Amino acid sequence: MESFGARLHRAVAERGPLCVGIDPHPGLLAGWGLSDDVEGLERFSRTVVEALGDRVAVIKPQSAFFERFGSRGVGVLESTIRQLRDSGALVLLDVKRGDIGSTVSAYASAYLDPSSPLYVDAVTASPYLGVGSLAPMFELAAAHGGGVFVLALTSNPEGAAVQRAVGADGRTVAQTVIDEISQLNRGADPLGSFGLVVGATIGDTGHDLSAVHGPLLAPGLGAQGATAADLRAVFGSSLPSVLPSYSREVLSAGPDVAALRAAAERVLGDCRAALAGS
Ligand SMILES: O=c1ccn([C@@H]2O[C@H](COP(=O)(O)O)[C@@H](O)[C@H]2O)c(=O)[nH]1
Repeated sequence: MESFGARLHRAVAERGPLCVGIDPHPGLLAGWGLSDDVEGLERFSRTVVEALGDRVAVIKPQSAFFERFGSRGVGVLESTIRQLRDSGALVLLDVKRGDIGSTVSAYASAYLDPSSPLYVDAVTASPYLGVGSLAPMFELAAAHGGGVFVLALTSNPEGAAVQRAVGADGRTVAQTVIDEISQLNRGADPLGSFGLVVGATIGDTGHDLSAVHGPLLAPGLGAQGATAADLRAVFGSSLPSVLPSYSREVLSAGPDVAALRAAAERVLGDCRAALAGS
């Protein structure tokens, strides 16, 4: 079976280094002339699939915006995931799950078991119960060609107090996460299936990403203030592994399908230029 890392490597080669999020904020629904209900959510998601599913490498639905409508919202998430997969995009579900290992097994079944209605190519995960507690996710992902992106240095300003705290061995919490994920990717070719989330907003923090050998998801671009030009300072020599991620910056161009495509093309151009010198 082809690994997630290999599938991602090919998708980026074919479609370009870009992840676009589906984040149906109430303000975006209103801006698109849609109602803030399940019908609006469904129309919004279908439009993003139609506009971008056949051309963007990775699409990242943000689970929270579907969950807020309860079971019917989760139903829309399920159908959106199916439509995205049919359109050829890799689906990264942003759910940031984490718990004790026995519960992580259930999360792994929910998202990374091909028989699940919420089965996706990859998920985001939180390491704050210990990276080792995520092992059931790593194992199921590896068994079925899936991926896991673990939070390391998030794009929000509040993250630094926890993530940059220094432990007894002199490493920051984030560096410990980075090093543990690097171990999981050892020997993978062409790219490991275990990624990290590193915000584009954080500047040069001095963390060593050189051994990760897996994808580096970079949210924080656009609406949170970072630009593609900021990626170099954050990632340095690891730029080739960066998967830039935009949500509101692209989504605010909707609901016109051509305008959404043009916005995605524009940010992809910015990212290609920023990553080109690497
Ligand atoms: O560090 C992180 C981790 C995840 N996110 C998520 O990415 C998108 C960003 O949306 P924008 O509209 O591009 O700001 C959103 O779903 C976040 O939950 C993040 O921003 N930072």
